[in-house]
Amino acid sequence: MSGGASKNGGMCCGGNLPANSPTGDADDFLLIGLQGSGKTLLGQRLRTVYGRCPGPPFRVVTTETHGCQDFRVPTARGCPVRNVKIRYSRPIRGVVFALDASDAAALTGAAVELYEVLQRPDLSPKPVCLVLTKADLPVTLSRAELDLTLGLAELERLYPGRLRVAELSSVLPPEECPALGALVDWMAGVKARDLGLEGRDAAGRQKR
Ligand SMILES: Nc1nc2c(ncn2[C@@H]2O[C@H](COP(=O)(O)OP(=O)(O)OP(=O)(O)O)[C@@H](O)[C@H]2O)c(=O)[nH]1
Ligand SMILES: [Mg+2]
Repeated sequence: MSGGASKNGGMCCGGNLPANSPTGDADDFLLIGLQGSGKTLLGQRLRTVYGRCPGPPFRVVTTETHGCQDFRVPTARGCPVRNVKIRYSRPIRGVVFALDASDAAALTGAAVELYEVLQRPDLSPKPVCLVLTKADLPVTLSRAELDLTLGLAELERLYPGRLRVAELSSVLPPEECPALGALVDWMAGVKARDLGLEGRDAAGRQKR
């Protein structure tokens, strides 16, 4: 990865955005995670889910293509782990952090990145959804194992109302993975709150 800037300031994930995507200067969500954690596939799935909604436009941005620097650092096992350092110049409303729950060897590196994201002053107090990806795989760690390894209960206690944890699969169709729709709802809610539109439905109408 070169770390070069893209034409729109850094980190948009591409030109195939649905018609209801925003075109302004602000991105809504930063989609971040270690290499191979499932960012691209999750981004595609999110687009198919929210692209069918009448309402809330938001843009999923991903760090793996433009606008960030990465450093390869050796782990104790000698494997290169991508350590993404965000250089993000556009305002965002929230963060979606993808973590491959089937890759036990990458958990420590992912936890370090997650902790860093939560502690970065420029991302604070942005809401963060930790998405445990690849839930469909038989080798995926159980939630209890992930809780223990990543200290999720402690993190949720440290960041009440800010950190949300979701487990999902991006290879299943949205109908078979309700967590995907729930993530879209969370994103819509984060955006609505950020825009001061709380209490309105996905299309911007006042809820009764
Ligand atoms: N079974 C399964 N495979 C997945 C899932 N999400 C991603 N994958 C697979 O995992 C691999 C990596 O997924 P990507 O979406 O390319 O991951 P990424 O984070 O964008 O990877 P980089 O851009 O290289 O950093 C691909 O082979 C995907 O098909 C999932 O939920 N379930
Ligand atoms: Mg990718």
